[in-house]
Parts: sequence; structure tokens; C-alpha cells
Amino acid sequence: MHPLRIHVVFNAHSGTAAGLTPASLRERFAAAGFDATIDSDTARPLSERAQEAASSPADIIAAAGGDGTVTAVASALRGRDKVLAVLPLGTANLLARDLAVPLDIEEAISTLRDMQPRTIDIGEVNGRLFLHKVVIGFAPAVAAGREHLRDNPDFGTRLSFLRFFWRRLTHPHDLRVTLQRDGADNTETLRVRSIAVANNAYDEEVGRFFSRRRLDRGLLTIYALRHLGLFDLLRLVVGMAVGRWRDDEALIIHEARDVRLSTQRRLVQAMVDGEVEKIRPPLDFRIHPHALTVLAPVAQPGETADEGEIASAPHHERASA
Ligand SMILES: Nc1ncnc2c1ncn2[C@@H]1O[C@H](COP(=O)(O)OP(=O)(O)OP(=O)(O)O)[C@@H](O)[C@H]1O
Repeated sequence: MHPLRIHVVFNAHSGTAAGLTPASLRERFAAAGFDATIDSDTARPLSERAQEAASSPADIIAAAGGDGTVTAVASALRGRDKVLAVLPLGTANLLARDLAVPLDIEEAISTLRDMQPRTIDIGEVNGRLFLHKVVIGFAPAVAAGREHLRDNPDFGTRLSFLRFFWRRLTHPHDLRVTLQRDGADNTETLRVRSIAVANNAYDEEVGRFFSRRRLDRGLLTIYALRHLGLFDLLRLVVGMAVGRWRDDEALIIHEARDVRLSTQRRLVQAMVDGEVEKIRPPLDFRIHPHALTVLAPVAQPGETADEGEIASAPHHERASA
């Protein structure tokens, strides 16, 4: 078997990367029929490492890390004739789950040669790429707390994080946003607790949380959460577990190709594929259909695109109440 060249951007800071070394990764790739160049230099900015990967002679570029790492590498591959491989070493690994890439790293590498290229949509907000979702409001505040906890995992920080989480739940901050979908004619102003713009739509299926079978419908989905008390949170979690949450009265769902989200604030804290950052409004979202090629296991019977479409139906729009 002729070895295939692969360039691997390995993020040793990702949630489940502990214990892996560049040498052990190279060995696993060699056993799977790859000639791997492993970049494990976490001292350099991830964006710079991703750019270097995009200019490497390898046809396959692997992001070995969590969703943040995958998005950073995918951003650099945009417009390049390269294929992205996702090696899940993060905490959530949402894209890997959507693509049905094995979450076990050994299996992900050993089955990589059997995977097929598949094109997926790319989301963009103010020039920044996202593969999963952008959230503003409640979630980024909690995510920023989670990052702080990762850097300071002591008992006191855990306790203050829990206190902070509880306070945000019981003393909520609402956000007034104006949403403009697919042009100026379609504008509404909402008061929301949190708002997410997702690349494609979440499936409504038993036991599937924030998962998408279809990543190529060419549509953004807006999920606006009007309120989020403890009872709403419980109801939504149970709803997701049993596969019935789209009609929840706390949610407003819309689909669009372009979205402009405006607020009175000078800067908004946003969570872009799990990474928290400040963005200056308005937030202009677009979707680029089929703009990224990724390796994924061949779909099993029952997981084809058409059946996936049924799984993510009805894609209805509920009027804001
Ligand atoms: N684009 C980026 N630029 C700089 N640092 C990043 C970027 N993306 C991720 N990181 C950092 O790399 C580390 C690992 O992030 P990554 O998202 O890969 O893994 P994770 O958070 O464990 O997994 P997941 O996002 O799947 O839950 C984190 O400290 C994160 O802040």
C-alpha cells in the first residue's frame, strides 16, 4: 500500500489529547498507511500553524483536537484544494459526531483510509468562519467561565463557577436584538436570553443533542431562546432526550441564507464553535454551500442524505409570539 501524505495539526491542549505524543501519532498513522508530518508546536498561534498546514504538500490536512482546532484548520483550508480530516481529541467533538467519525482516536486513524471525501457548508460571521454554531447571550458567558475553570481547576474556582452559573440562571440578562433575514424586508426585534445561529439544522431525534445529519442544505438556522429558567432548562434537556423540542414555547426557530443580527451594544461576547470572543455588531452571517471537503465514513444504510433530510424535517418557522 502506497503511503498517503498527511499533515497533522495536533493541539495538545485539547480536552482528551493527554498522553498522546507526536511519535505515537506518527506510528499510528504509519500503521494505517500514511506518511504523517505532525505539527505539535503549541507555542505558535494555531492560526499560523493552520496556514502553514494549508500550504504543505500533503493533500490531506488533519485537525487533531476539538471543535476549535478543527475550525481553525478549516479556516485556513478555505479556497485550497485540500481535504480535511477530523481527529477528535476535544471535549465535545461536535463536528466529528455529526460526520460519524469514530471518537476513539486509534479507530479514527485506522479507518481514515476507508473514509470518503464529502463536501459540507461553511458558516461565516463578520469574516470569521464557523462549522457548527455561533451563540450570543447566556452560553458564551458560561463558556468563558468553563475556560477559566480549565486553567484553574481547583475547588474554589469550581464553586464560584457553579455560583456564577446559578446566578445567571436565576438573575438573567436579556438581550434586545434585531434580526434581519435574507434582506431588509424581513426584520423583527426580539428580547432573548440567548440566540444561536447554526450551520444547517439540529435533528429532532431521540437521544441526539445538538447533532446534525445534514451539513449541506445551504441554510443557516436561527434558534432564539426567549427565556431560560431552571424549568425551561429541564424541559429542553428532556425534550432533546426524547426527540421533541422544536415546538417548545421558549424557542423561536427560523431559517435563512443571510442573517444580520444587530444590538445596541458596542461589543458582544460570542461563542464561535466553542471559542469565546468579542465581536462588534452588527453580526453579518452567511452560508457558503459545499465550501469544505472533509473525510467521513461512508454513510450506512439509513443514514443517506435523503433520509437525513427527513430526520431534520419539518424545518418550519414559528412566528415570534
Ligand atoms: N482558533 C483558535 N485560536 C487559538 N486557540 C484556540 C483556537 N481554537 C481552540 N483554541 C484553544 O485550544 C484549546 C483546545 O481547544 P479545542 O476546541 O481544540 O478543544 P476542546 O475545547 O477540548 O474541545 P471541544 O471544542 O470539542 O469541546 C483551548 O484552550 C482553546 O481555547
